[in-house]
Amino acid sequence: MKPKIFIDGEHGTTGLQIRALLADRGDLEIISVPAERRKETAARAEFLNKADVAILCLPDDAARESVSLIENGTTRVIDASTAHRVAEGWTYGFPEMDKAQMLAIKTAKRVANPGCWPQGPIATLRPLVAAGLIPADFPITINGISGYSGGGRQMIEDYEAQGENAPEFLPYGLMLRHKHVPELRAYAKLAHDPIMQPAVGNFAQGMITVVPLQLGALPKVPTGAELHAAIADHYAGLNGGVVEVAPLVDFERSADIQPEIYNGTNKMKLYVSANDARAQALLIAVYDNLGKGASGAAVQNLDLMLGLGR
Ligand SMILES: NC(=O)C1=CN([C@@H]2O[C@H](COP(=O)(O)OP(=O)(O)OC[C@H]3O[C@@H](n4cnc5c(N)ncnc54)[C@H](OP(=O)(O)O)[C@@H]3O)[C@@H](O)[C@H]2O)C=CC1
Ligand SMILES: CC(=O)N[C@@H](CCC(=O)OP(=O)(O)O)C(=O)O
Repeated sequence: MKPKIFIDGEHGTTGLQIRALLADRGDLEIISVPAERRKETAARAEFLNKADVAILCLPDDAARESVSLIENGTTRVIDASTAHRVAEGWTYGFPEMDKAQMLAIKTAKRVANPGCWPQGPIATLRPLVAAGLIPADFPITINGISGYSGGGRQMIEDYEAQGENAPEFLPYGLMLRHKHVPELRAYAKLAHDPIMQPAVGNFAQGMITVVPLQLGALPKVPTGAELHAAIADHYAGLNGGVVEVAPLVDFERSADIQPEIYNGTNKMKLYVSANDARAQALLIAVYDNLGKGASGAAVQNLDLMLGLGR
């Protein structure tokens, strides 16, 4: 029998993309609540309990409600919202974090899909902390830019209504309470909250994260080559090519380091650039906020949970 997959919130930005990614999957049975009943609790409860895997593409409160509606002890869940990313009993759905994480996702009943912003910084920082090149208590700042689809349907409508008048570059998170800080701290293995300083641009999709490092503050200053080697070693043979590590940067700029380059894919590319004489480095990640950042990651986790991915 084909596994039954229910996407709760299938008409939203992430839900629609997951539907599209699963459209040709003859190995799965997609079950859907009739559109006019999609917000009825009873209808959602029925489908949540009928599913082998429920993928929640909902605001946080609705995602919590969906989980509470599952009574059968068998439905497995992938939650795309922020509700459960550092919650007990949930497995963080970033398979490339380490080998153990990939195995944990395969058998997990509850998987919390990562936020789009945390994935890039975790991908670069975690191997450096694990290798002891960056101490856990090192002060970390995360900069970056995301397409406006990161803000879901409301932000998409706002940007598209403004057209050319929409801001090209809009820094946000200015009150320093971005919702991704807890998962960033937990899974990058940091002792303190990083500063999260995002921006949104006047393009639909795609993102870049940048972590600048003032290495001169460290008692033992790692070189750019050492940082690069630790990150490259971590991903070598780990992930079937989802995360790629570029050679140590030797250019001022590149047309490859722009946010939209991996749109429509589940790929993430990591770059390390450094000036050893100045003891400074940048850790850069380029990916699609709706791909590896949301729907691509959800489908990758679904495949792992169903034993269809490596
Ligand atoms: N966009 C992105 O880049 C990313 C988003 N996420 C997360 O994924 C989740 C979904 O986000 P996104 O797709 O962007 O959001 P959207 O606003 O585009 O979609 C949310 C969907 O949920 C539906 N919905 C809202 N409340 C309920 C309810 N009580 N019962 C049933 N359906 C409901 C909405 O229906 P209606 O429109 O009819 O109100 C809509 O279809 C969020 O938690 C978000 O944080 C995660 C990573 C990246
Ligand atoms: C551009 C934009 O607004 N992006 C969203 C994050 C998108 C994302 O990762 O979603 P989650 O809500 O699932 O964490 C933000 O920064 O809040």
